[in-house]
Amino acid sequence: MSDPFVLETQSLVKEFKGFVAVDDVNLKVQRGHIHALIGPNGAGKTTVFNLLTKFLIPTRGKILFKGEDITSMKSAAIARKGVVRSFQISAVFPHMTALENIRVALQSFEGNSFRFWKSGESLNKLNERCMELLDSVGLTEFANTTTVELAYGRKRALELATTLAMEPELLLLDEPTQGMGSEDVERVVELVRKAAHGRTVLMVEHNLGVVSKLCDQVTVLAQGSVLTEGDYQQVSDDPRVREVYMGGTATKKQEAAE
Ligand SMILES: Nc1ncnc2c1ncn2[C@@H]1O[C@H](COP(=O)(O)OP(=O)(O)OP(=O)(O)O)[C@@H](O)[C@H]1O
Repeated sequence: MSDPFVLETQSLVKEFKGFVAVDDVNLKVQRGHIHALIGPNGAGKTTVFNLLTKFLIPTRGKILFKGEDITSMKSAAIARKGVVRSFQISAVFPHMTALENIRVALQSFEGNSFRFWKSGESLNKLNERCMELLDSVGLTEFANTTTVELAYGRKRALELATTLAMEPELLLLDEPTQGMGSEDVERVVELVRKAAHGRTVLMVEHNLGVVSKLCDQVTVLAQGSVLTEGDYQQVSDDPRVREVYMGGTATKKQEAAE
């Protein structure tokens, strides 16, 4: 039987000039799950994400994807393996249409295959795939709209579609509902649920309502370490989680380091 864990970190540590931002984190993300990484400000969530996508190099520890040690691989290499990050990093070109943005994403994913796409049949296939991706995020009717004219929530949906063009097996979502009103939040919840079909999602999310609706498993980080894990009900019932969310303890370690 294949390993149920798509992603695993082993004793992951990141220090910034002696300050321990990520402290011995052992994360296990199960195949097919939507897994949330939550915690108060400064808990280390973004740093963990940056380690996973190789924007940062770990001080110690290992990152495994489907059992393979990817700790020393570069971002592009792990994206080709199927670990792709979306949101927060704007991946869309504002003066292209939605369709053109998807086409660029597909062509860059296919690598150096511009010539391949030039044959009539391939171009049709490419356009079909673009429309499928736009449809999957509810943007069919905006195919020919310039991206800059799209409302914020729709821009985020387009970003997600450009990410899905890379056929991620593990989709990393960085605060997908950040800066959104409640209507857009509901739309993103549905989008993420749909995008999660047939793949695994790890997301950093501040909106606990979103986490409760979407996520199968929740890891709570505090002061760089895993405080607890479980389903939403389990972690939200944990008095230690309530304590760190109410404040007070999140900055102790940093104060001690200063
Ligand atoms: N490049 C850096 N240099 C020094 N310290 C850093 C750096 N990046 C992050 N930190 C520190 O590491 C800790 C964890 O930060 P991180 O951004 O990962 O937390 P977070 O849980 O994502 O917080 P937030 O919810 O506010 O985004 C913080 O105390 C932060 O100040």
